[in-house]
Amino acid sequence: MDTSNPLWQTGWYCDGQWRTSPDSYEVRNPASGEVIARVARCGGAETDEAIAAAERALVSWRKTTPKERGAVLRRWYELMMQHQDELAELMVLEQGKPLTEAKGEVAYAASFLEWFAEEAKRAYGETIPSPRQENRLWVVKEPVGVIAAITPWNFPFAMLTRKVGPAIAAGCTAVAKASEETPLCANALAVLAERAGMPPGVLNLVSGDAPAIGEAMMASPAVRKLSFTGSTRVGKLLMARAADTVKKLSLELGGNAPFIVFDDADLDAAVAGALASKFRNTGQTCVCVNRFFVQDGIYDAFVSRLAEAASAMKVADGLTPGAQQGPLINPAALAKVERHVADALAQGGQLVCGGARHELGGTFYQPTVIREAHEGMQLAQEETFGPVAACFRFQDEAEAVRRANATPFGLAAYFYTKDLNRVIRVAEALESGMVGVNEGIISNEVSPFGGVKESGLGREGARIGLEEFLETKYINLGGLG
Ligand SMILES: NC(=O)c1ccc[n+]([C@@H]2O[C@H](COP(=O)([O-])OP(=O)(O)OC[C@H]3O[C@@H](n4cnc5c(N)ncnc54)[C@H](O)[C@@H]3O)[C@@H](O)[C@H]2O)c1
Ligand SMILES: O=C[C@H](O)CS(=O)(=O)O
Repeated sequence: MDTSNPLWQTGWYCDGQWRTSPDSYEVRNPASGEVIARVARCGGAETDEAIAAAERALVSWRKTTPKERGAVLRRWYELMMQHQDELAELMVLEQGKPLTEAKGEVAYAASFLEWFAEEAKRAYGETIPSPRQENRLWVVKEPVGVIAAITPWNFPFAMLTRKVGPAIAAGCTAVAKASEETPLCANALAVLAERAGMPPGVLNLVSGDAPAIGEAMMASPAVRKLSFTGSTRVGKLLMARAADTVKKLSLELGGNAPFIVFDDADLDAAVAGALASKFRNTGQTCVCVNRFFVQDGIYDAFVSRLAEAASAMKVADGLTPGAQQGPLINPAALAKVERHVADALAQGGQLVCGGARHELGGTFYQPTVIREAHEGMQLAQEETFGPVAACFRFQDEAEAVRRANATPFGLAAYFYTKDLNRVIRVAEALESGMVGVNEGIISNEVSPFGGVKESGLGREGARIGLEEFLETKYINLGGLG
């Protein structure tokens, strides 16, 4: 690790200062297993300090104008893009994704700052025609206050900017906890935020003892909102704890995306979309396909083409030129993938390609395609979060939609067809917050990202993403002559 680079900070960030801690934890390169840094391990005490700093900063930050806040976010965006290459390299070392994907994520993460630098100016209120002549009624939007943000490891820049961008645009201040797998990426963002003119205390970063940090965030009445991205399991824990102080919630949770291929689909487009959606970040995204439903008439052709494309992908360390699949984040992730594959094959699934650890060793796994999958398999009910494409057969549209909807999740769904009437029918029938039609990559900063059922609450990005950090205040002025 290039410790001379000021972007590489191993402390925790509070009130505009980089702080050390008596305790620290290891951050490892998932491709090699090597320790790349030891990072300050925070707990409840550090979190309470960070919350107090955010409270102090809120007093002045909420009084700034949207234009002033937007200018800081715009500079932060520009600095991210100026440092795109070194931020991407940091991400590859810490999270493992291929360099091309990492560069893409830096731009994607920065786009939320660019977007909310503008949206900051559009927190519009309204006037209401009064039913009484002596009164005037109006509505204003105000910042929620101090917010807590907790983010996962798989998109260490984008999941953070997708939260703190709108929060800071709205006039809130934030205490953010990155995943203990990827704290260095979050710290690098704070370095650039400071250079962009972010005042002390507006953004504070802690990481380390996740349960203790979470408890301090949830217990504090000063924290008026939690924005969490991660597993449904942890999201439910935090949702319950938020009840004590009635915190607002945004929850971006787990998925189990169906990908339906109808007989009339454009096969080339469906295979390309399947590859992009399934194997992005080595299958470690919340919107990755988890279940391929393929109509009988196109099943053999689709499975064969998908396996051919998956087998051809280059598995390598993310810094290797041409790398297309990196390592899984840690040994536990590898174990889950192996468990899902073993269970599927034991229950009648047939291996078409992959199905074993990659010769590179460590947490590298072969891109895998399994045919004749069915709903009795673990990979049908759980999010595999790895490079495994399970292909299920179906006969007709109603069956495909019923089976696609038959999980507790509803984050993303995809389907391929040329039939326009079917596009409307199926898009409206799928229980999902987001639907890709003849498209496998649907995420961007201008569209509302989020799920239904146990995939979450609220939306991120888009116009609506700012609303998540605003309160609505109604004012009634009476006694007018
Ligand atoms: N919907 C989305 O936008 C989205 C995006 C990315 C990932 N995810 C989901 O996240 C999961 C993978 O990420 P992960 O492994 O980091 O998830 P995770 O739930 O294990 O961890 C997410 C975050 O929560 C923290 N955490 C864990 N236990 C905690 C506790 N008791 N109190 C406070 N914080 C706690 C972790 O340290 C991490 O920062 C997958 O299920 C994926 O689908 C969803
Ligand atoms: O994994 C979750 C991310 O939200 C994926 S995306 O890049 O936003 O699609």
